[in-house]
Amino acid sequence: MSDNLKRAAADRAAELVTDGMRLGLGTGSTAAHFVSAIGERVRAGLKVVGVPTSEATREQAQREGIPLSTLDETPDLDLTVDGADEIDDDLRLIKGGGGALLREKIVASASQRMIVIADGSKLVSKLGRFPLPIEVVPFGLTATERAIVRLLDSLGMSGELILRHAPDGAAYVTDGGHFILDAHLGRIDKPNVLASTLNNIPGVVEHGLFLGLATGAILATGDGLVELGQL
Ligand SMILES: O=C[C@H](O)[C@H](O)[C@H](O)COP(=O)(O)O
Repeated sequence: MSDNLKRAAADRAAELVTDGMRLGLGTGSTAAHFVSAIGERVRAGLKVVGVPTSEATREQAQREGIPLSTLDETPDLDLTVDGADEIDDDLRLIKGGGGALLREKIVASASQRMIVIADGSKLVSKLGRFPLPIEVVPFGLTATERAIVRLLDSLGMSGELILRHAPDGAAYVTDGGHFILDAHLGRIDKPNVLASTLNNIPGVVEHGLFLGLATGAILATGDGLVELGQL
């Protein structure tokens, strides 16, 4: 059921794509449906170029035959379509459950429009039940972790910080060679304050709060598609 919903949202997003577009290709199980829908259209003659947000998406897009570029060759993108772990009514997001937050944020920031595709269960009234991924440099991990805890304390927030692990038990390493600390916060009352102050901590590379980046969303529910913002 959930997979059908993801596909429905992805198919609607694929309808927004026209010839000549420079596309940011998101990461995750929902974005994979979009990449597959674009692959079908490319094989039918659509002319686009894609910038993938992860090595996994690059490999999928290559298999699909989608012409690829980089942000160095193509620094301005027309549209990025990506999934999310949480989205609120103001199109604020938590992303990074799949570890791709850093490239996803860079690509979304280089795009005129970012459309989120998700099943309706991702819509929340308040962000934070999904653990916030914080990407950190391996050097100085414990010191960085302590600085994050001090920051959370100063903001009146608490919650466990858990180093993400890969299935083989080793620390999970992102495409950029960093670690991820998942912050189990429960609720985030002031996402803007948390986002900007986290970015001030040396050792923090990026975090999964995407604020002011998504311009629209397509949420697939059992009762049909719900569209937020501008498509
Ligand atoms: O790092 C991963 C990305 O932010 C994903 O877009 C996000 O985790 C949602 O993934 P999914 O569509 O698999 O729920």
